[in-house]
Amino acid sequence: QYLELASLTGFGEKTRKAYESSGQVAGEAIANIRTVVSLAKEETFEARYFEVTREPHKYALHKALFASFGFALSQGVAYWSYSIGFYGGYRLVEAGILGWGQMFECMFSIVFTAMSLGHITAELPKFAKGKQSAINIYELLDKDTTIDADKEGIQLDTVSGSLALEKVDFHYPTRPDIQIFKNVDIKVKPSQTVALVGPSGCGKSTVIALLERWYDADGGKVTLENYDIRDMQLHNVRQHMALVGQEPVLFDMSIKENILYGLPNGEGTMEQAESAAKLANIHNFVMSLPNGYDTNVGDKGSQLSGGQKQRIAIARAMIRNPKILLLDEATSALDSESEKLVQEALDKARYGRTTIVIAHRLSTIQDADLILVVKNGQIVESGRHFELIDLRGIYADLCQKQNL
Ligand SMILES: Nc1ncnc2c1ncn2[C@@H]1O[C@H](COP(=O)(O)OP(=O)(O)OP(=O)(O)O)[C@@H](O)[C@H]1O
Repeated sequence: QYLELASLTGFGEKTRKAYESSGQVAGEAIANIRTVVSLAKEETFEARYFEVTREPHKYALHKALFASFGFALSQGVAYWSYSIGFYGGYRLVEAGILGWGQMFECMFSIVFTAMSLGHITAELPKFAKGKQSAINIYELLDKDTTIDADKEGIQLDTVSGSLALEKVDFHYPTRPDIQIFKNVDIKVKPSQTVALVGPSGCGKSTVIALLERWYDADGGKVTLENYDIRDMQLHNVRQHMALVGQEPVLFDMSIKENILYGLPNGEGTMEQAESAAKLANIHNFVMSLPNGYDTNVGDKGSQLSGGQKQRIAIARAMIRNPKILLLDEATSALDSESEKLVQEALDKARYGRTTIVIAHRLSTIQDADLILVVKNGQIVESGRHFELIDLRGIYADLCQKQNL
């Protein structure tokens, strides 16, 4: 049993790691099945899966071999001990030292005690597995994070919507040598619409990640109503913001439930859902469905078009009436017809709110109060559309490329 236990403990960690990578390949292929199929990459993924399962398969074979050897050894030892015991007992009876009754009494006590001990040790491999799992869980629990949702902090019931990045330095924790921002200052006044423009990968979405406090700045600070957001309660910061991204994520439930999900406790009235849907230009479409607001949207909203999903996501974002709206390429995945409907919804939603908008199509941000051009971790141009056109810099160049 000891041999079995020792061999399984080592294998547990190795097999877990190997299964993790094979599970990752399978999960990725299944979650993105349409992309895989449309690229005709089924065989590539199948081959990758076989490649990554080769290791777990090898470990499983070794594990089975060791476990069988351990089992054979323990059983063999047990039966050899019985025969030696019985032989010894028989010799003692023959020599007149013990009676038959005493010999059997003694033998059975030893056999039953050994069997009970065997049962205990049979559970030891499970104990080893449990220990390994507990180590993994505790490693995760012990990971330190400065972004703690349970930490007490300043809570604001209402905000005017003023935001700022003050002398912010930032790099992603997984890429310590790539500096995304160096001493960046961005100031957004209440109800202002600020557009972020710049080449792909310059850090536009990272501004949103810092405002939502998915990451903390390395230097400088991010503020909401002049409070450093690190001193505020995390949920309270996020509660004042609504994010609409490029790929809306809906849940496998009814349209009404999806919209009400935007409220802190997920509960609200039909009227609330309807007025958010009207604001998001989706009410008429929902009413045209046989089951109206009770229509199930399917897994990840698969039964709706991209534009419909996006407008439901906007309704969900708007239902709690946030003061700050973060739009990260919210219309870029849509065709021009859907884009028009979504853009109209966003223009209505922007009214009276501070809005940070990231858009590649510059026609959608021409009327922004402030346009910031981000390049090489810095804000290199800032102003309104016509001011930047007059500057004849990067923004003017980008506009020219888009025939604006
Ligand atoms: N989670 C992450 N971990 C490590 N690096 C990241 C992460 N997210 C983004 N990056 C890197 O940070 C840089 C800025 O990314 P970001 O998404 O902010 O750019 P962007 O300007 O929004 O790009 P795009 O216009 O293509 O969406 C990129 O070089 C990107 O590869």
